[in-house]
Amino acid sequence: MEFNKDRALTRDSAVSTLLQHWDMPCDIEAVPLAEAYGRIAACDVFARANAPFARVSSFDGIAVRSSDFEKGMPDASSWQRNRDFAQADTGDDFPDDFDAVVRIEAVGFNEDDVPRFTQELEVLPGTGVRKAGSQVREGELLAAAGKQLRPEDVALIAAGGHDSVSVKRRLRVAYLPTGNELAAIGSCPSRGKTYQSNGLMIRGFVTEWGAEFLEHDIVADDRDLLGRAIDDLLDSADILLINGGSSRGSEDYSSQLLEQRADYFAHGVLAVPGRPIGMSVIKGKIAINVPGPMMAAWFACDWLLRSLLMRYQEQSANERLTVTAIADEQLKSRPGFERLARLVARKEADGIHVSSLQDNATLAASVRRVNAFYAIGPDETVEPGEAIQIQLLGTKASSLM
Ligand SMILES: Nc1nc2c(c(=O)[nH]1)N[C@H]1C(S)=C(S)[C@@H](COP(=O)(O)OP(=O)(O)OC[C@H]3O[C@@H](n4cnc5c(N)ncnc54)[C@H](O)[C@@H]3O)O[C@H]1N2
Ligand code: MOO
Repeated sequence: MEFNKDRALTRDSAVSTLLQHWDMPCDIEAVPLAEAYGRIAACDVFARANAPFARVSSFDGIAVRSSDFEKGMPDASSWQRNRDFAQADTGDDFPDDFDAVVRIEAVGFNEDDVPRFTQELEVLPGTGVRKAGSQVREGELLAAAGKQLRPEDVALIAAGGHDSVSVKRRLRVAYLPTGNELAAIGSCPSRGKTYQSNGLMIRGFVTEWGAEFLEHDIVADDRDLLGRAIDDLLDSADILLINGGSSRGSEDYSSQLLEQRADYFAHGVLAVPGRPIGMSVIKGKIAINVPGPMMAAWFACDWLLRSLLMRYQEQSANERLTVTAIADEQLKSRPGFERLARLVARKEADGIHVSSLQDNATLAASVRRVNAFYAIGPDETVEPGEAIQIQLLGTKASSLM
């Protein structure tokens, strides 16, 4: 499909327009707690019971009657276990005859199991006792709706008496690779063939961003076959990604096929790489024609798919660390287009410096070395020595600071 700059959208307007037209699913499912990590709580979760259920000992020690200590340390030479005192280790319940706990460090026992206090202690009602509900109170909020559940949230929900939790259903993202030149990964390299490698990258992103990945076999550049695959996948998926065929090649049908079916359709974004992206909403579902070149696909995932999936999960898409860096070379965009720059950042004595890879750098060098991102605004020129705010891509912040 022909790129028409006058009709192309900015990245921000593309995201917001798609969000506006998308009939975002709101299904909920209950999952066992062991499967709840990273899921989004669908409703507020409240504690069903106190934890501890009844008061327990705060220490490893012995449970005693505080009344025996009213006049100072008692003579315990006639005390008997389970009559005058009882074992009460940390977190243990103990008989209701007792109302305080003395740490084991302050007690010695003779060979007849008779205790002797080795320290002066103040023992009042409740000393050494953790109250019922002191960890979790019945009815207390454990996780608010919309929260992405961390391991400690999952444990807390269990401590509050649940064994499952209601979460948002995972979005189903279908992936349809298309192109006569595409070959299955692992097949013999041969002339005219390109491995269908983008699928593995996109599968990784989709699962990392909390959705389910449904991969279709490679579909040849055939209008009917492609149309049928689009219709089938839109029946089962929430979001469809067609990879390839977004531009002007003689067999680039993907965007046309989306446009024919779409209630909303836009082709092209004012950003490179990835400008011939096709974006549509078909019967309330989002279908995106992701451009074929790997880095164009990387960016389409990064600025568009990630924003949609994060919005569904009520999370922010902007969690990357932003740092100030000095540009070592001129960074320029093409008039009217943002240039999405994958950069190499490194720490030097006077701060962090960034540069781009050479024009003839391979894809492999880009994947290996790039660790930062900067969107050079339309018509912006960053001069050598200028400070810019870069985003760090999955870099351990400590390695640059
Ligand atoms: N005459 C013009 N040519 C091109 C234009 C243009 O405006 N006029 N736009 C260029 C731009 S910009 C981009 S971006 C690409 C878009 O390409 P398509 O989306 O049409 O993708 P294909 O042509 O099918 O493939 C391009 C390239 O990517 C490889 N590819 C595709 N899918 C996969 C996959 N799943 N895994 C790995 N690699 C894949 C494919 O083999 C090709 O090498 O168009 C420019 N051309
Ligand atoms: O939009 Mo494309 O610049 O070749 O990736």
